[in-house]
Amino acid sequence: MSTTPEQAEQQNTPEALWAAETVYRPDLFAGKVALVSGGGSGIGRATALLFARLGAKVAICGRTAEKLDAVVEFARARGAEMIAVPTNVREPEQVEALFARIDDTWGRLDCVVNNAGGQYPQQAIDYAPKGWAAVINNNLNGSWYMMQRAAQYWREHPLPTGVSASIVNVVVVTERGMPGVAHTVAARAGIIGASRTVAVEWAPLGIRVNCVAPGLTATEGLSVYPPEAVREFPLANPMKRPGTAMEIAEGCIYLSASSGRFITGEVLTIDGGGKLWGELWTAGRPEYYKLPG
Ligand SMILES: CCCCC/C=C/C(=O)SCCNC(=O)CCNC(=O)[C@H](O)C(C)(C)COP(=O)(O)OP(=O)(O)OC[C@H]1O[C@@H](n2cnc3c(N)ncnc32)[C@H](O)[C@@H]1OP(=O)(O)O
Ligand SMILES: NC(=O)C1=CN([C@@H]2O[C@H](COP(=O)(O)OP(=O)(O)OC[C@H]3O[C@@H](n4cnc5c(N)ncnc54)[C@H](OP(=O)(O)O)[C@@H]3O)[C@@H](O)[C@H]2O)C=CC1
Repeated sequence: MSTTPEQAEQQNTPEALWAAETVYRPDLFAGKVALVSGGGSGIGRATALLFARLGAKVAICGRTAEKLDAVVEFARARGAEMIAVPTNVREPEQVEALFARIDDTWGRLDCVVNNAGGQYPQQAIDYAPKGWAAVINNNLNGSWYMMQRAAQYWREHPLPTGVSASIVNVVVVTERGMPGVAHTVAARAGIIGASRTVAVEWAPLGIRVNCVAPGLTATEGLSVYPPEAVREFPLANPMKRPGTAMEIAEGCIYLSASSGRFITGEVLTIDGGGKLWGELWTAGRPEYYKLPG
């Protein structure tokens, strides 16, 4: 199936996401509770809405209450049970309050998708210490606080025997590096390493820990990239198209649901083959790498 960048963008509205075809059955998460960070937009919103369509009760968090409220209003109008909890994942005490709110509301948690994150494009040689720290704080520390608090929650509130808890961390493809966003690649490589390690440490608690690494995906998050980079983005993989938020969401669901019950410590790359072929110049293509003609 081919998808133009314009089509991919059109598929990133709540209405399109709610109507989108999915391979999953509607009651897959009946009785279960999911938490999705960064659920007010893009991949997080697509994942939260898919969890809701599949019967889960869903908590979404992010820093901007208005974005979260719009998603909750949309989902509730379609019969879903969803709450918004404005949270900056970089602040451990706000993460603590988020988990307390979920426990007060539903007294249960099954799945966490740690999707909140972001960075800015710049040549690494010019990063200011404050910028490096902001991106590490957002993507390494923030995801870590969420993972650790979730594990503590499940240690205090074990799920029934035979039911595993799931953490999915949305990262970036780290195998080839990614010019212009070395800070985020460093942070996400840290999360992948931590995930592989705690997948072993937390297996006795019945917790599975995996990562999803999207390739270039058409979401509102792309607005921070320079136009010359955005022009080349759709050509960055052998399929020569961007991914859609729904395609990444379905990967998150695969790992979160019983389909993932024997999978832990893994990275699921959803990038149209981009880690094998394609160039992703997030801060624009430097002169040295310009192609002749
Ligand atoms: C992985 C790449 C694949 C290509 C496609 C990927 C797409 C996506 O991942 S889209 C998804 C996500 N959305 C975003 O990335 C947008 C969100 N980004 C951000 O919010 C910022 O980048 C942030 C993480 C740095 C925000 O943190 P915050 O603490 O709010 O940061 P400040 O704005 O206060 O800035 C702190 C510091 O950072 C440096 N800095 C920030 N922006 C830039 C910039 N555009 N260019 C250069 N430096 C920047 C700077 O040092 C800032 O300090 P001050 O100069 O004192 O403001
Ligand atoms: N789109 C792409 O091509 C790719 C995306 N990714 C990753 O996928 C994830 C989702 O990105 P995408 O949907 O594309 O872009 P968005 O910018 O739409 O999503 C990022 C979400 O994270 C939230 N967020 C950011 N920082 C924080 C924070 N400190 N605390 C709580 N919430 C936060 C934002 O909300 P708010 O600002 O209101 O807090 C926003 O809703 C990100 O981690 C991104 O880096 C990875 C590879 C490629």
